[in-house]
Amino acid sequence: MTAPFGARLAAAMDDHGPLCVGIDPHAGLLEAWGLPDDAAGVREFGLRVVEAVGGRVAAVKPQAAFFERHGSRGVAALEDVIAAAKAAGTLVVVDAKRGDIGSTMDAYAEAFLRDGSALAGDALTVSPYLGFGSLAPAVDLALSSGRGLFVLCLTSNKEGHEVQHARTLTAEGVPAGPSVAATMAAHAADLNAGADPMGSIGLVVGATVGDAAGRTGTDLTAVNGPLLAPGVGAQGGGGAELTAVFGTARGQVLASSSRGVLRAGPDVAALRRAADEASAEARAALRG
Ligand SMILES: O=c1ccn([C@@H]2O[C@H](COP(=O)(O)O)[C@@H](O)[C@H]2O)c(=O)[nH]1
Repeated sequence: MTAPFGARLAAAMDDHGPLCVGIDPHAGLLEAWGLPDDAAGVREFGLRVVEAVGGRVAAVKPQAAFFERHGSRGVAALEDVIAAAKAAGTLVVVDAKRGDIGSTMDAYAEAFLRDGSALAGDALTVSPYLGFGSLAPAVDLALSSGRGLFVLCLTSNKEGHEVQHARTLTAEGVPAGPSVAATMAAHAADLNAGADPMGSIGLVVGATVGDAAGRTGTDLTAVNGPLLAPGVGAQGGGGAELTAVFGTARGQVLASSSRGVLRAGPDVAALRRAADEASAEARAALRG
């Protein structure tokens, strides 16, 4: 029986530091790395990142979009990258941001969270904007298979506030209830209640969101689950931003950087150095 994702991630962050390296084979990066912009190129790109950081960071996060853009062969390349990261002993967060009505969510869950599926990593990013309850098939399969979810809560992009900061309705139907972000965090907290050291239903909270958690009444510490923080590096997030965004919840944070590390490639040793530097900065900010 696989240990729960939350426990496995907590151990990986203790062992390797709180950094996740994103695997985002942008067309521009493929060109800079001297790789073709096709399925073989994204496969080689992903495998080189795994060679550089596998066993050295807590997790890697392949961004499914950059593989899917090359059709079925790109998806096969994603499967190979997931398998290589697992073989290297590194946790895999598949960043696919799936979300749909429950009956369709069931199929997404089968694809990304079922034992034996080559697309299943250790955790999946999901979008709750069809309602948190629509994610139930993914929650159920994640928890029963020792996997985890990262539910979009306060995303790193500047447009996120128009949905995530919006107020839900009070019992009287007035738009003055908890914010959407706080509601998502409360659902995650319910699912993680009592888990030790932390639960497996995490949130995505960008390193760039400043004081948004406070302004939206989102209690990140109470989530008792992992907080995936993209936006480190290329989007401007660094150690100071991580500390400011997460405050007392910083021990739960898995900081994530893609281009900030990937731009150091294609040389494997240079990638490794960039990841080590990002890891040291995240560790100082979140574990210091
Ligand atoms: O709020 C979010 C959620 C996900 N992402 C993803 O993380 C990486 C960021 O890449 P960088 O190169 O480090 O900017 C990318 O895959 C996004 O889709 C995010 O940025 N913000």
